[in-house]
Amino acid sequence: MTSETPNTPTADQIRRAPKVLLHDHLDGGLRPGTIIDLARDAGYDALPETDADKLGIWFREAADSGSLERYLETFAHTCAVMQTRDALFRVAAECAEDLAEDGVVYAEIRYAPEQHLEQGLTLEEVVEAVTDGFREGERRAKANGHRIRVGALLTAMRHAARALEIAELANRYRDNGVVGFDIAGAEAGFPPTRHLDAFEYLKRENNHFTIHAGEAFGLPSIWQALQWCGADRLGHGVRIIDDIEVAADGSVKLGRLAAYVRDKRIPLEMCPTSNLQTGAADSYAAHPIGLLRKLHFRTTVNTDNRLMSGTSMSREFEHLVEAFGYTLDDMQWFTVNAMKSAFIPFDERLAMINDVIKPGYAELKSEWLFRQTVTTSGSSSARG
Ligand SMILES: O=c1[nH]cnc2c1ncn2[C@H]1C[C@H](O)[C@@H](CO)O1
Ligand SMILES: [Zn+2]
Repeated sequence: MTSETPNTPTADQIRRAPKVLLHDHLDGGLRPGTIIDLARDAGYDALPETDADKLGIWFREAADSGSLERYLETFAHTCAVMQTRDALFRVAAECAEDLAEDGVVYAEIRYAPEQHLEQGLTLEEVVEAVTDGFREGERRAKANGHRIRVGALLTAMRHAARALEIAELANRYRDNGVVGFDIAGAEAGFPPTRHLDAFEYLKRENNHFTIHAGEAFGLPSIWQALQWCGADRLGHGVRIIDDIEVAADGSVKLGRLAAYVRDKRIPLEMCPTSNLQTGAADSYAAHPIGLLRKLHFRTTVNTDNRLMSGTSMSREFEHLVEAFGYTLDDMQWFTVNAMKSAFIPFDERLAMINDVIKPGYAELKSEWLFRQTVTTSGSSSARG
């Protein structure tokens, strides 16, 4: 027998495994080389580095400050080079290509249209450029043998006052590439209830939204997002851990809010590396995702900002496999959770689960069984 844990995925299997991404910012996932090209085209001379490798390192280090506010300052550079149709199209196409290359089969990518108006684009032109870019990226991925579907979430910035306008925009483009709405930006001092009109509007329209909550601020933020605003999902939501008590004997007691989140199957869009950088968690092993998965919260794994966190879906899973000993079964569980929580229609989610995710994992698990058989028969013939 080998000492291999059943179904422990190799790095290559993690990459090939079908993955679903619900929380990833378009302006947080650019290729460093693309930022440099776009800055040159735009005459933007404030980049801190002009070499792609060094620029990638700069973003990771600058975002590694332990504070969400400092983390967010780095987006000034990416947004600065995403102000034309061509730039938005290129960034969106490359985003879809990069995710597909990493084994992501379904992604909801968010961005704030209001941050891309500096050179005269209208909100509509921004949305159309990004959507066209996603379609192009899907086509290129297909030509390279990968299958991916990308939907957009339109984000409103919580410190600004355009949430209703952006919610209306999301509703207008709903059958045209946009699958939902979000609010993002600094959390402390900017409660989601500031944007209640936007959420109420979306509810009247039977539309979907997620809210960044419980990242830099605790339970009150999660409670407002759910019980005042009616969020369908929580962006991060890590601080729900503050409402869970684990006694010395290992018994667990959920507070009212944590119980509500679990009972109602509220999806938690967890982003481990991002949380380490902003100080929302101390290490992968200490990240609340371990306990939340054990307690069967509707937990999902996400990247948040691949550039600032130097990460990918595969890397997030590699960290979790190392920290918690997760198997292919755990990966499948997170992936099915994410697909169930997506904002596309139920029948389409089900088709992705049955036709893409389950067969993908079955194939990977059969590789593991095959390895076991070969190893076992090899060792028994040696004995025999
Ligand atoms: O993790 C985050 N929390 C709050 N806001 C965030 C996070 N990551 C990115 N953002 C902000 C900065 C981006 O410019 C904006 C839209 O994608 O969303
Ligand atoms: Zn985020």
